[in-house]
Amino acid sequence: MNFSVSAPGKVILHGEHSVVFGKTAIAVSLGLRTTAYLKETSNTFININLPSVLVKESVQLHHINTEILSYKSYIEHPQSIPHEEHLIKTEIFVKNTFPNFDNFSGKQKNALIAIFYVFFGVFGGKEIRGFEISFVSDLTIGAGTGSSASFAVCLAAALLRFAKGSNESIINFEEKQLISQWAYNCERIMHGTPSGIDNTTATFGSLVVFCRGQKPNLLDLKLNLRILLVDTQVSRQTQVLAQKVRGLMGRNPEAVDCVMTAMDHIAKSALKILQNQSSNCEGDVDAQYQNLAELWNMNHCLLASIGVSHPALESVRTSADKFGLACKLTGAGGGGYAIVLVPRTANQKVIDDLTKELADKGFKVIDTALGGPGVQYYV
Ligand SMILES: Nc1ncnc2c1ncn2[C@@H]1O[C@H](COP(=O)(O)OP(=O)(O)O)[C@@H](O)[C@H]1O
Ligand SMILES: C[C@@](O)(CCOP(=O)(O)O)CC(=O)O
Repeated sequence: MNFSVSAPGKVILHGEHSVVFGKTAIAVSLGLRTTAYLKETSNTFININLPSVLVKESVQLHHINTEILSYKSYIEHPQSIPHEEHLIKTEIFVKNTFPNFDNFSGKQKNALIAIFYVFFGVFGGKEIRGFEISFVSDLTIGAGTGSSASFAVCLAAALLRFAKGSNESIINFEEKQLISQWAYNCERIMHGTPSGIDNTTATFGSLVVFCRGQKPNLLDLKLNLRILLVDTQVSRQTQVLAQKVRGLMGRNPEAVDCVMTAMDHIAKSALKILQNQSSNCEGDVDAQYQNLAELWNMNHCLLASIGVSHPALESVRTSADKFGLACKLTGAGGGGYAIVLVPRTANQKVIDDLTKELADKGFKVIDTALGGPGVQYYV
């Protein structure tokens, strides 16, 4: 077998943090993707190549095949896997396999543990053949554009296809659900208690309306949304920011709940506008953009009120505001990315000037469209 599989990153338009507390979130797939390349070999080892986190490792096949027999396969039932037990067992294997494991960075450790977690969960009890797997990504890692979910979706999709020996290029809904569930388990390794919005968007693409504990609503909208994706280059950890908000909620439940409820209203109002724009563009398009812009600005300020902005994000907002454009942080905040809404009628000179100002401040700017396909195989 020799194939590749890719999955998009995402931006959260509305609902970051509030989604953890049961409120509505809207996420949209990005044009930036991760691609996994898997090639079966006749070698007596497996090769893992992760250039984004500077990992290139080989593991002897007989070492893996000895271990794999002590696992049970959960290939079709990732939700039934005894997560903690399976994770601890995988961690012990990974530590014993890579002698320099303790010197690896957190990103390297997480990536390797996730790979073997899915690997043993899918192939458990069955000897495997030699293969090479590499992951290449357009996404910045740890910046809030869902690199971990797009990595996890590619990982799950690649190993499931390898295990089943399938060569279908179309992935049906049930297969996507299975991929998304495996990816969710990986997200638990990376994030602790993820809401599930990232793996759902990376799997299904387009626009996902998400509310914890409910089936995600997958909307195949014809989005015509252009944004500037601004990388502040300030690294942050989702888990740390999520814990910070949890602490604030614990100390001030009534106040923080009101903020979360306001975020919920914003997400629902924005969704109505996007649905209307996608279906028939009824009404005044400029007024709709103005309304979306207000919602973006309000959402950002609410996020700042719960302590997840950053001076770099505020600096992006100051520039966007100077050029009359709305801007919000996306994802966990504390650095990472901001998104600037570009109205359909925007003057290109304004966009160019803003892009230059942001670049002069040391930020990286990508002018991109939102929407686009979820996980896809290529043969
Ligand atoms: N291309 C990749 N190669 C290897 N590991 C990756 C890749 N992309 C993401 N990861 C893993 O995902 C983790 C990033 O998760 P996270 O901090 O949530 O960032 P993001 O917000 O971009 O998803 C990294 O620590 C790393 O283990
Ligand atoms: C803060 C949170 O709502 C979004 C995290 O987004 P990101 O992984 O930083 O893009 C956490 C979550 O939904 O699991």
